[in-house]
Amino acid sequence: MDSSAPVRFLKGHGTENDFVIIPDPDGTLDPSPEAVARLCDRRAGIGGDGLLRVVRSAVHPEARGMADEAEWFMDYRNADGSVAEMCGNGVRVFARHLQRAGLAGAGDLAVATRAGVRRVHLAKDGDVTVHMGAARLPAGADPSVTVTVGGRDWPARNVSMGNPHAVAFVDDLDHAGDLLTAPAVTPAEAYPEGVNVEFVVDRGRRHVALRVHERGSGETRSCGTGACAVMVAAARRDGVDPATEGVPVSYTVDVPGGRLVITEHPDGGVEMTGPAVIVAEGTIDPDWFAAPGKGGHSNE
Ligand SMILES: N[C@@H](CCC[C@H](N)C(=O)O)C(=O)O
Repeated sequence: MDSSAPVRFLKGHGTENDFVIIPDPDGTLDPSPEAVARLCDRRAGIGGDGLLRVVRSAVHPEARGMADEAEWFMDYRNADGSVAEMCGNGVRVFARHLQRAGLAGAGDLAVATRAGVRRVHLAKDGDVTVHMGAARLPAGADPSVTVTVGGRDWPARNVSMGNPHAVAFVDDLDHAGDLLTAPAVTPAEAYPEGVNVEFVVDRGRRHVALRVHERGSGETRSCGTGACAVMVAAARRDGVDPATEGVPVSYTVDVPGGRLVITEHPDGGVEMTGPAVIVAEGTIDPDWFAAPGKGGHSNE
């Protein structure tokens, strides 16, 4: 990479889960965890809940094996610079960027992620649907972990959507407090890699609302994988399993930043539909990108 060249970025969001997008087709940038945290800083950087690096699968060691199926790899990082397996809102925004940049047409697209290839359907100006794979409930359907926040405990379900979630049904979303600090989840051994925590209330038949504290990002306005985990946990709590009923089941999941519709199919596949928006693009000062404490970023 020419280290004096400005670094291109875009900013986008899906139900207000917001991301810095760095197009890096040849995989030459690979920002350090510290650089990711600076980019995602809302005061000293561009600001975002996470970073989506857009890399050709063929040049990324974690994605090479998926290159025949999916040309592009979503290298997702949390706002603190940590790596995560999957980001549901992120993959919709990633697909919207590819479409907008002329790198993918309207219709169907495959995206490589650390959780495997995800199939995406995007309409030119409409919502984006992602096939998120099957949920895994490692400890079965019953609540198996405990979430503690603000001195209160709630039983929670352990659900994996490629990344780890603890889903707690509560009486009132305000009971979760300010969520500035991460809720404690026990037993800690259930989540050796950390956990995203969702607090959920009912809004009606097959309609719930959530707040989320994300591993590596804090409280966010939405979490796509979290909404999928919540849908499956809510369905099991309600005694609903598409695998036994033989028909797909959909739940509406309200998040602080909007609304997602989640459908679980009889084969276990979970599908998420929601918006994806690109709001800005510009360039980053190459000195600032390369080293802390220098320069600033300038929009084109
Ligand atoms: N906001 C994302 C999830 C991002 C990753 C998560 N913080 C983790 O560490 O697992 C989503 O929309 O799914």
